[in-house]
Amino acid sequence: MSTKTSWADMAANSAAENVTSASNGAVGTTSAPARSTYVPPHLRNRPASSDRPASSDSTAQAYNGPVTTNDRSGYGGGSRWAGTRNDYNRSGYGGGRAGGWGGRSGGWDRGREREVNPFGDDDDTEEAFTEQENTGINFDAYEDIPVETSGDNVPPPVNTFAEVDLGEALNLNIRRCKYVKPTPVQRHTIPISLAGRDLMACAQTGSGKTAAFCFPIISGIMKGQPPQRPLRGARTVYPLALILSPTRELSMQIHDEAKKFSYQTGVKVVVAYGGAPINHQLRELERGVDILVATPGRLVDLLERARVSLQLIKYLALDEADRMLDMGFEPQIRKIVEQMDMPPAGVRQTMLFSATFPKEIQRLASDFLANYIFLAVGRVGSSTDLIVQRVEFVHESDKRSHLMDLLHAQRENGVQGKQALTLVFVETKKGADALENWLYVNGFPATTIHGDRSQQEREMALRSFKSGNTPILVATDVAARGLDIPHVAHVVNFDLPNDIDDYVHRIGRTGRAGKSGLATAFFNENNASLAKALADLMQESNQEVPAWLSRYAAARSFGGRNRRSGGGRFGGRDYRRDGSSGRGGSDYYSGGSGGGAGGYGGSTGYGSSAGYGGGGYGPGMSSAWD
Ligand SMILES: Nc1ncnc2c1ncn2[C@@H]1O[C@H](COP(=O)(O)OP(=O)(O)OP(=O)(O)O)[C@@H](O)[C@H]1O
Repeated sequence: MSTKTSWADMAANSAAENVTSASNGAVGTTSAPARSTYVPPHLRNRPASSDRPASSDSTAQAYNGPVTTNDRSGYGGGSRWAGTRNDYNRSGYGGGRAGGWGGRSGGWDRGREREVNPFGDDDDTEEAFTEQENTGINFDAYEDIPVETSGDNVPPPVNTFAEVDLGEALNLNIRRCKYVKPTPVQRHTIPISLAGRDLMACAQTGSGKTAAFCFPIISGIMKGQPPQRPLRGARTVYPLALILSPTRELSMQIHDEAKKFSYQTGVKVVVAYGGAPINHQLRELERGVDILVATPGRLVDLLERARVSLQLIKYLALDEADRMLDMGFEPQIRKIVEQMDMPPAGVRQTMLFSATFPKEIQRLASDFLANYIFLAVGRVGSSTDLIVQRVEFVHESDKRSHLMDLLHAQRENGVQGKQALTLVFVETKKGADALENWLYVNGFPATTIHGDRSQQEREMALRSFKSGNTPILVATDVAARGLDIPHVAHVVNFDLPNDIDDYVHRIGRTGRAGKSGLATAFFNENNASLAKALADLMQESNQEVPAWLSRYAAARSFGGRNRRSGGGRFGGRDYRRDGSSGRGGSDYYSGGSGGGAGGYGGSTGYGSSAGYGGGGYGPGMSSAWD
């Protein structure tokens, strides 16, 4: 009887339940009931109590010193980042917790059934809000971006969070996050979603899409009636919202963000992803779930075990929606959305978000939507001009030495000898391991993330990179989308991808939230099919296009080409308005240059110092996706 199938379910039960749990009745006897963070539904929109939980939970404390990992890391002391920056403490992946699955508490202190403060203990005073607000965010960078909406009765955008009624507890968390005003995608999408409309939204990398879909979902659940959850098997849980993303790390990140946004709102967020023991996730689910963040494979598993039912889903969000509906994932997504017990389009509310949205995928996606609004902030698939893009012609055999030159120059120009975070994309998993090893041997500690590594290794690698302990991460496309890693100064496309949209997502790991960044690509004849799309993209975002690349582009204009480079990609934004026309209207992406983030010489002039051996990573050897 006292089994909690969801945090929201607790509302239906008596408040007397708030401390005692079936298995641990004695725990919490020192806490007065008034200190419980349980919020009954009728109080959920009221300001959160200042009587916050004690902040001594060690699990809420993130990185406080060098992370110990199995990765080869660090420079033997000299060049490590201090690791005491608040930025690191505030961000995901469990910070300095030792590896292992038990480390992810899901935001709840088990013994006391108390919500862990995801903000730590340093930032919940009014002074902190006002003093630090907006640090480093250059909102002006977004002001000139053209916005296109289409669909019936599009609700007007808002200029401030205060204009929309998100609920006090959520507003407080927005302030804790130091979000002073909404980014353009948030200005437009939040009123649309709050109005209950389906949405296909395209906005540039790093422009705040996560909050754009999380805020309306959390607010909607806070304000909604507590659901009547069926009594179908005690162990089946009934989330009200489902957020799907293509990679485990991205799901973890969305979960961490959503937990911050929903702190003390009474809305419970749980994550489920593959590669980690399912039992821990099952236990978290049993403790209650309102918002389930998941990767498709693990969710299908949970559905087939009848541990999750989608019957009560009111909100469905697909992050990186074009990727989710691409060939690899589409069958699983169809199964989840169309063949299980999820309410149909029109009954549930569906939100699709990405920075890229090819027309063929838009067409597919429309199956999942009802009378939707299409929104494009900036041009579909464009990259932000906060990122300085450089393309250099580098023969396959010179790539390693060229990379070495970049890294040396970067180290010399680093702030106080610290190595800026550099993310190096390669095509294959083998290539990633080989390059990591070679970098290590040559004095540049690096780590890797790719589909052949265990999930634990992947998470450790990401933590080590994020903390600055291992400032070079060699990655396949598994790290291309969505990951929000502060201080990534440089993205190197050691191997260029075959698809321009993958390039857009990869370089989008830098130049986020109004900050500038640098992206360098190594191009050679193997990449000729990308030349036209790359030159167009660079031109569109006010980048200098080398003459040799323009020549490659011209030569390829009429031949075989990147699948989106022949006009489709640059056509109208909403495929419903597009007909068969070529280029769309005149309101293309514009705006000034974002200012260089470089910190090292010009785009050429590294010269290929010989002697590092060849690269040898042919394209397409194996899939980067697992
Ligand atoms: N209103 C805001 N004010 C300040 N910072 C914000 C705001 N909204 C989001 N951010 C910050 O901007 C960064 C990028 O946000 P987010 O990861 O949601 O981008 P995204 O658009 O989903 O990018 P991608 O396309 O790469 O997935 C995050 O660090 C987030 O905390």
